[in-house]
Amino acid sequence: MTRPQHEDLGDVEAQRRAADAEAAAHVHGDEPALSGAQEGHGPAQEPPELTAAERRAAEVLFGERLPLAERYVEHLCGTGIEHGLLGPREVPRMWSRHVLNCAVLGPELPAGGTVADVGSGAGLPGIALALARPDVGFQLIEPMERRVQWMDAVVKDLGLDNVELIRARAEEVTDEVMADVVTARAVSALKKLIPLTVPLLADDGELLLLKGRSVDQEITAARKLFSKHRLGRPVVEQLGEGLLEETTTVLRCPRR
Ligand SMILES: C[S@@+](CC[C@H](N)C(=O)[O-])C[C@H]1O[C@@H](n2cnc3c(N)ncnc32)[C@H](O)[C@@H]1O
Repeated sequence: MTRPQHEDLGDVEAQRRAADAEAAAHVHGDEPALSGAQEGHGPAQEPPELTAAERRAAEVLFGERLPLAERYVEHLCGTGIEHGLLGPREVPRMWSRHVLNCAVLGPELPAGGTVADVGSGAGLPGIALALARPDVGFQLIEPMERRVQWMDAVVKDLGLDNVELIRARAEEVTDEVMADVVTARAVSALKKLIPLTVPLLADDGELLLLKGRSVDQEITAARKLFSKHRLGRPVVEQLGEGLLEETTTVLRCPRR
């Protein structure tokens, strides 16, 4: 289901470019940016072959839904690149850096719970997690129309009935979204991300934010916001050790 919040998103494109640039730096430090905004559109490409190690991880994380995850990667490398949702340089690392790196959050989600993913972009981590955890309901919140349209087509093609797409900024849906877990990847630094995500969290909910190498500096810069927003002590975890080539840094923070 797609719910348009409004037709005119005004300066969202400019904001997205700024958020993309800032966010990419926060996810992968000084490594290449994630989005098409920095790298440009490119022709559709064939998905990369899974290495043996990636296949083992994908089997653990997606189980019998691995063929659907493979189809998602086809979409990402095909129309995802064509439409500039991710840059062409991401294709060789689509599994390792993007899909597996996000899906590793799957086992952390509460059984039968709800997740709001803020700034899903091309469905990362929202669609990857919805594939890994069919028992969990996902609301993917994304203001950019073309990104929502792309995700809508992909969600329909994959037959994901546990995903609702919401075309809006997170701050516009605080009255209608209340999730057990709020996720976000590459949306902005913690100082801006906390006020965006906490209002979507249930009283006993938890933030699970995918972060990069600068997470400790971000925590320091945002230290006053944890008590202001009734959050507990933030904990930084590395997920996927022994499973993924590159572990995923997650900032976990419960509501108190
Ligand atoms: C760098 S992209 C990251 C996309 C995806 N999460 C990923 O990791 O590939 C940042 C995304 O956040 C979205 N965004 C920016 N501000 C937002 C807000 N206030 N609420 C919801 N989404 C927002 C942008 O439209 C964009 O799709």
